[in-house]
Amino acid sequence: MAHIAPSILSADFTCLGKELSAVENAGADWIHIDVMDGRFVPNITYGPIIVQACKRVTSLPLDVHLMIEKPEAIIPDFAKAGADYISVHAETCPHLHRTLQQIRELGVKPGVALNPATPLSCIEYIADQLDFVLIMSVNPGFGGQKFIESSIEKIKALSDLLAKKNPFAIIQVDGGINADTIASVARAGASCFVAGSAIFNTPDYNDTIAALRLAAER
Ligand SMILES: O=C(CO)[C@@H](O)[C@H](O)COP(=O)(O)O
Ligand SMILES: [Fe+2]
Repeated sequence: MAHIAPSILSADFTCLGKELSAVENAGADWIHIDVMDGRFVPNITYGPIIVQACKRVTSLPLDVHLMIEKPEAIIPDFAKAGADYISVHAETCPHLHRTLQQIRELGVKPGVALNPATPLSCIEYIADQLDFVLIMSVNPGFGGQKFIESSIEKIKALSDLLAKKNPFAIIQVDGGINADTIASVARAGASCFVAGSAIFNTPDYNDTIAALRLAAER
């Protein structure tokens, strides 16, 4: 079953509560929250207080994508704020195994995010520690970028790796997901699809989420 995860990066922040209710009523499965620090990525967004605010208005799982240096220092604050899933970038974690354990011990489901240039080999020996792997199909930092085609090959290779090492882990794909790209991403083995601009920049979230789901599941 496909999981559609609208990324609030493209939502209208003057009415975030309404935007969250709208995507929830339109059939979204998770809410994706992009945390950026202006260091690991060239953009700054929001922190635990926004996660806490989202928790008050939606019952959907909150999926926090940490694009920050030294994530271990602030992971407890995101857990306390109500994160259900937390992904950290392999590129920011010299002690990745320890950071994943930290997330799990806080009662949150851990995931690892990989930039387009980062090889799958960096998760080979920690794959059993993961609830999900986030394949970045754009360079992280901004919404509305074009899908990088080589991600398809990477998702297929990840499917093979997880079939051996952790068949229960979810493959999540983030960046440039829309009605044109989602089908090939699903065929490659992904089941969780993050979409920001493709959802929030359209007039009818019901139609858009239904179309994405149909294309992913067909
Ligand atoms: O993590 C990121 C960007 O770094 C994403 O979650 C974006 O928010 C996706 O935006 P679209 O490509 O779907 O517009
Ligand atoms: Fe993201």
